[in-house]
Amino acid sequence: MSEAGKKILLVAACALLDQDGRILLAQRPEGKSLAGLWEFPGGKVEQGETPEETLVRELDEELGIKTKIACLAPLTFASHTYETFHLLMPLYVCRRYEGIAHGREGQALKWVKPQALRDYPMPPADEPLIPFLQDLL
Ligand SMILES: Nc1nc2c([nH]c(=O)n2[C@@H]2O[C@H](COP(=O)(O)OP(=O)(O)OP(=O)(O)O)[C@@H](O)[C@H]2O)c(=O)[nH]1
Repeated sequence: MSEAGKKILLVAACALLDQDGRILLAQRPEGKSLAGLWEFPGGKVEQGETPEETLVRELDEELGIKTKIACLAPLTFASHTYETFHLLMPLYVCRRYEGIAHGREGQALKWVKPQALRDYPMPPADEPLIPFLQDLL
């Protein structure tokens, strides 16, 4: 068991990039934990899935974006203790995909320049990821 007996939750997240080097953020809807905060698309890695498979599935379900495992490049990861679990979240970068992102679950979306990421309040786990994206882009 991890710190204070908290379970480790594995979540895969993706920085989807457009041709201008902007990153897609999605706003967590009302009623969910951390509502109103801006996050990277992705979700929990389900039993029997690899993180890459999770992302290919989630990008389609959440955004209507089709991509392939080969188009997901690992960048860094978040490791953060929340009140009820410890989040371990690999962050991938995806530049090659088909389709135009739209919030299929009613969530607001925003394409954001790397230097403007700090203007969008994100979950605490995400804060340390920002410099990696700013350095990359
Ligand atoms: N997709 C995503 N999840 C994140 C990010 N940062 C972060 O702390 N998380 C956390 O990772 C978990 C992702 O769960 P999810 O997206 O599959 O599920 P959910 O919101 O329906 O779950 P929940 O309502 O039970 O929290 C949430 O607890 C969320 O707060 C991020 O940038 N992207």
